[in-house]
Amino acid sequence: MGGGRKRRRRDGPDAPPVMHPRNRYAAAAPDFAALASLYPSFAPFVTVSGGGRASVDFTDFAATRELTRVLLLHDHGVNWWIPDGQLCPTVPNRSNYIHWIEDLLSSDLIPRMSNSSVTVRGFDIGTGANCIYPLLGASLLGWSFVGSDVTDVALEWAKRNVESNPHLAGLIEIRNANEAPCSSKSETVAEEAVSENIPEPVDSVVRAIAPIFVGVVKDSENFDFCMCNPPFFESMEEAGLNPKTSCAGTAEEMACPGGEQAFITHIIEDSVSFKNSFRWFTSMVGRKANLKLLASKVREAGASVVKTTEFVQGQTARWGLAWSFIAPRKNVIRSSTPGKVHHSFMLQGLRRGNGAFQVLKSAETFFCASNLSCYIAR
Ligand SMILES: C[S@@+](CC[C@H](N)C(=O)[O-])C[C@H]1O[C@@H](n2cnc3c(N)ncnc32)[C@H](O)[C@@H]1O
Repeated sequence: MGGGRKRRRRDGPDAPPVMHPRNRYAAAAPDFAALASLYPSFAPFVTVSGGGRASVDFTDFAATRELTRVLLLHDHGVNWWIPDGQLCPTVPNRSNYIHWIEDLLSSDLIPRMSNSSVTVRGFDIGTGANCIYPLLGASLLGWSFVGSDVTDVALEWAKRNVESNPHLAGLIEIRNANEAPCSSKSETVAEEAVSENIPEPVDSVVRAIAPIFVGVVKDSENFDFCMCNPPFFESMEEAGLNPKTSCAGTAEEMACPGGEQAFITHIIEDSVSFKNSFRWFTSMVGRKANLKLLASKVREAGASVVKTTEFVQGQTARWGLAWSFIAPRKNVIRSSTPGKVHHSFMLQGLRRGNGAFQVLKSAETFFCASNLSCYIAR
């Protein structure tokens, strides 16, 4: 993010992936100077260089939190706050995951569930005190959510953030995953973690094996998708708190025994029992090596469709993993004229500033979502 400058085109041969084209910050970064003039509480955190460039110190938690607060308010009409030290989300980054799910839901790859409601229903595993995904999904797209968490502070503040937004409150429910009965499957994972001598850097193994879906998802409940920004690390030392940013985050938010691999494996294992309750299972993944490994686990678990993507997260790469147990549709693109095949598609939501590479990426996303192979060689 950088004070209101147009994002540089990144469509050269070695161009990194770009923000999702529908991300409202894809074409131009937030204008810090304009926001500072509108929101006096944000102004002290903005410095303007001799060249007139406005910037924010991302190593300052208070500055990062205030930026998130004003972006949610100004661009999304959302009232929001978190206590000191809790994980502070960056709005542009979190929006990419929401838009990727939107792509998955709108693709014809797998049919809708017969009993799905008109309003899209999502389940956010570990919604955090910031409750960012339900707030973004509800305000941007009118989706409804169940957000789960296990810590008192996350549950209390997620509820506060929902209640501060009466226009969204009917769409978001917060559930305590710790109140759910522990499944025997969860206990097995715990025992394995102990027997494999996985270090216990935070509280205890018990916290890490709190149920994901068992006892949290109600009988006969259905969701279009689940999403998760898991605790990525095995310890706070490993988290190493990037010195260039200060998104903070407590041990409960950032770490669990076995790290993201153990946490997402838990989701994969639970997804088998809940295969009929979700159209898409998804999770963010912090390490590329884990993405490959987890995608294999998903296939071993019997998923019929597996999708991956890369998210642009400032200087940090993150990946998305999605899977489903619903049988994919055959022949997604059909010809209306016998004997003649039309492969046509329409790209919507492109902005004037989108570069050629972004347009090609959108086409690639379309083809991949339709189970057709497409690869942009770089
Ligand atoms: C990295 S934080 C993500 C917070 C927020 N979703 C975000 O993107 O900023 C992970 C969250 O998962 C929660 N958590 C850990 N185990 C959980 C479980 N079994 N069920 C639900 N939430 C859990 C933690 O308390 C923490 O709030």
